[in-house]
Amino acid sequence: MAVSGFEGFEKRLELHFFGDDPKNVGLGLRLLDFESLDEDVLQAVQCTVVSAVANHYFDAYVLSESSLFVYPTKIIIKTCGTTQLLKSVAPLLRHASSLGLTLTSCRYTRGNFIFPGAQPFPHDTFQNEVVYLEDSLPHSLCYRKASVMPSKIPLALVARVLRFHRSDVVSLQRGPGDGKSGDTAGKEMTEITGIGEINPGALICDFAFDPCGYSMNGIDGDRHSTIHVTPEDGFSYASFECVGHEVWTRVAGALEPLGMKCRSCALDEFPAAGNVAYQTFTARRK
Ligand SMILES: C[S@@+](CC[C@H](N)C(=O)[O-])C[C@H]1O[C@@H](n2cnc3c(N)ncnc32)[C@H](O)[C@@H]1O
Repeated sequence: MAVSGFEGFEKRLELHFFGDDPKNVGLGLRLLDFESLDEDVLQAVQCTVVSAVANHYFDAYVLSESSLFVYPTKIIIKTCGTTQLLKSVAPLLRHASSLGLTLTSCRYTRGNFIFPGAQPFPHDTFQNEVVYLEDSLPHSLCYRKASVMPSKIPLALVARVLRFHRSDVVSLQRGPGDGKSGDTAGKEMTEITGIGEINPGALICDFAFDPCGYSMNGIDGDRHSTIHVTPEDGFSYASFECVGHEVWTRVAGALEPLGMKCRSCALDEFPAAGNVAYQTFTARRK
């Protein structure tokens, strides 16, 4: 058995659909009932919902291992640890089909695992992930690409994503037996860290794990943002993802004064889907 800590680096899956009649899609994937989502999709992945929030445009769930966003024709699911994210593809496609929705694109990405030996099939090797994903997708998806990016991030994604590692991530530890709920402790951390000020217009759903670990989703109109922190010494990890250039610039700009330096930047292009920008920040060498 591999000696490992918690794998903070998320696997990320993004699925896009269109309806038989796009004008009538309406709530689309949001019509998927919670029981189906929980029992068919999240159980296959091996995670659960710990908190949720929604607005006119989409539903956002904080998961025991990261986040899930359900838009009418798009699903984004990020999971970390030893979750089996690719096992969600088949049940998601089945449910989407029952709602009259057809898959138009699928993007799966992940970074290099800190503890690769701890990952179960199909995440045990990059090759197995590619084959498993290929087998789960309909043959009608004609353009396929699996690539290793120069920054050593094996697959690429479309979204503005920032990931930063540091050995001394601000300790988001809870006091032993503090008696607070995960929601209450999460709210306090959102305030103490200033995360709530990144986008004051966003509605935030946050959760603090016991004894440590922090997750939040922000929803602002049709745009999501999400932050996850694994503060344990030796395998600390934090990630930030948002849609929209303004918020991204503000957060990236706040990292250098904190002692973080941008170590790598990678760009990948997806025909008909846009560009992916990746920046990796690590603690500045002393
Ligand atoms: C906040 S979650 C999400 C991690 C995320 N992907 C990241 O970027 O760091 C992981 C953190 O919560 C802690 N944790 C505590 N209880 C947990 C649970 N039941 N499931 C998952 N993580 C838990 C882990 O030890 C870790 O510090």
